[in-house]
Amino acid sequence: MSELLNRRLALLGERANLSLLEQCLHGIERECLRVTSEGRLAQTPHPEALGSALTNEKITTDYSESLLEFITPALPDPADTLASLDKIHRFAYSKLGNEYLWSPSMPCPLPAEEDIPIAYYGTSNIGQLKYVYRKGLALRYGKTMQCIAGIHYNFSLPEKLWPLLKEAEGFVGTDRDFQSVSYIALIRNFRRYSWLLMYLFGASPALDAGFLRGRSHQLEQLDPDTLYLPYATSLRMSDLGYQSNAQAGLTPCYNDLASYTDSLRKAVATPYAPYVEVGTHQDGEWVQLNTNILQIENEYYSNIRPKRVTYTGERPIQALVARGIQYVEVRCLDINPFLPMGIDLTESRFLDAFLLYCALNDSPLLTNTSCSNATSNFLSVVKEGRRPGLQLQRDGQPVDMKSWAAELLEQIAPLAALLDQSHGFDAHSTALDAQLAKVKDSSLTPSAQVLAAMAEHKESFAQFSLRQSQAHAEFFRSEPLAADEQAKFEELARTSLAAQAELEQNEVGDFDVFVGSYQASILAISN
Ligand SMILES: Nc1ncnc2c1ncn2[C@@H]1O[C@H](COP(=O)(O)OP(=O)(O)OP(=O)(O)O)[C@@H](O)[C@H]1O
Ligand SMILES: N[C@@H](CCC(=O)O)C(=O)O
Ligand SMILES: N[C@@H](CS)C(=O)O
Repeated sequence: MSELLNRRLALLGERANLSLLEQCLHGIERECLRVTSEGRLAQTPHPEALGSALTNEKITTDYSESLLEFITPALPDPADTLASLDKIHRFAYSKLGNEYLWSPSMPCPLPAEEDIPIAYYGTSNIGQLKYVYRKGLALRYGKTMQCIAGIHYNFSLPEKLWPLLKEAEGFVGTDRDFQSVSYIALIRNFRRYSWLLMYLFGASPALDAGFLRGRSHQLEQLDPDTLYLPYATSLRMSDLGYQSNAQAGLTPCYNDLASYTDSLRKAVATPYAPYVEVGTHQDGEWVQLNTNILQIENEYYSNIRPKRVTYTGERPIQALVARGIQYVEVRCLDINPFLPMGIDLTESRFLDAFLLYCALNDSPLLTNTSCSNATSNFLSVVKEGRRPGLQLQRDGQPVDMKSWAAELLEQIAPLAALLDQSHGFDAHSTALDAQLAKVKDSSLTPSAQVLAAMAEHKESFAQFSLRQSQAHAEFFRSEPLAADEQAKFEELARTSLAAQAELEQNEVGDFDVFVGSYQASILAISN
């Protein structure tokens, strides 16, 4: 264990500081497709009873009109975060009629591209901008890939923790600088070690054959309707899923916030020839916001993002440059189709210990070798993480994946223990033990369990997923929300619809000018 980590553990373990680790914040975004009772993409509009996708802070849509996104507040106790997510699911199920929430990350059998509905946010300028952005994504990546659903785990340490470390370590700079430097260090370590999360929580070893739209691939045929890889953990995070070649060269430098925001700023301001050829308009209609490598910073599909809550109308880069990093968004987690919400408290407790390790451990700057090792290790584990004897690259040398995984869990154990000491229970150490069991026996991983369940029931990916979706629907519908909770969600839906209507009625200025000034806002940023 690094000297720095040792010192930090000792400092945070002091009685006066122990309560700090009860004040981490956790927010979860869970995406899921709405499907028909036959497990096909719902073609119905976003249910009005769920409110406005533009303004409802808890229930919105991601890429498609049929791709729901549930968002919890940021809470100190992940059990409360998950309880909040549970309530959103129960409310949603009370308004879905005979539709289901698709249980896994990889999509249900999809209609033709042109029949996948892009999410619609109304006629306000921001609503139209979100729609045109999605038209641009269709053009650049295809709508099919954009129907993949994920879990985004948002995490922060208490702001009071950073000055404590800063003083102890004699950092020269402001509290805000130290906080940003520390979160960027977390992200560098996350790049080094997040292959472990793919092994432990990856749950997309298979997909519906139609997903590839006839493209060439290296997958194997499991049955006439299912493609898979026998040792895959997360095809969603492979080059077939939520990655893209267009962004391959984009790996921004995570050595400091300024170079991170710089690389993103360049990407949203640099034309990309294939997109220039298409242009922003076809037959007088907007088809993409601009012809740059990224239309906006949201389009950079990284596994983790530094984040700062934005003010109304502010862009993510503006918020980061103006006020520094506030939390991280872990974006690489698959939805576990065996879990009604796709994630559970055991996973959350382990993620906290893992992220704390990434935050507090020594985090040298990433060299070219460590960068390419991180990328190749991640892709090896998503495609064949359960292969016996799999070797990864560490500091340019081969290392047995299982041995490295066990070593990492051993190094994370003191962080789990410190979190337990702070909370007064052993849930983090118990969660870590459950991960060690998966390292010892890969049949315990969710990706292995998906393939085992399909084999046991002799079912395709789609049949397995629909069965799980039906089971989760039953789980949520069997215990509807209490009347007062239901009423709160219905009120939220109503006020969100009214807020959207007001936005539209009070809209000023035309859309073209709005897009122009949105784009220009990037050029005005100086680090
Ligand atoms: N300080 C924080 N620490 C941890 N989580 C936070 C913090 N602040 C906000 N969050 C969480 O981050 C998530 C933000 O999700 P939201 O979809 O609202 O914003 P976004 O991810 O920036 O938007 P988009 O999905 O359009 O990119 C929420 O779950 C919220 O609870
Ligand atoms: N649907 C994507 C995320 C979409 C987005 O960028 O928010 C996922 O699978 O994680
Ligand atoms: N959420 C995804 C799809 S719209 C993005 O922002 O790019």
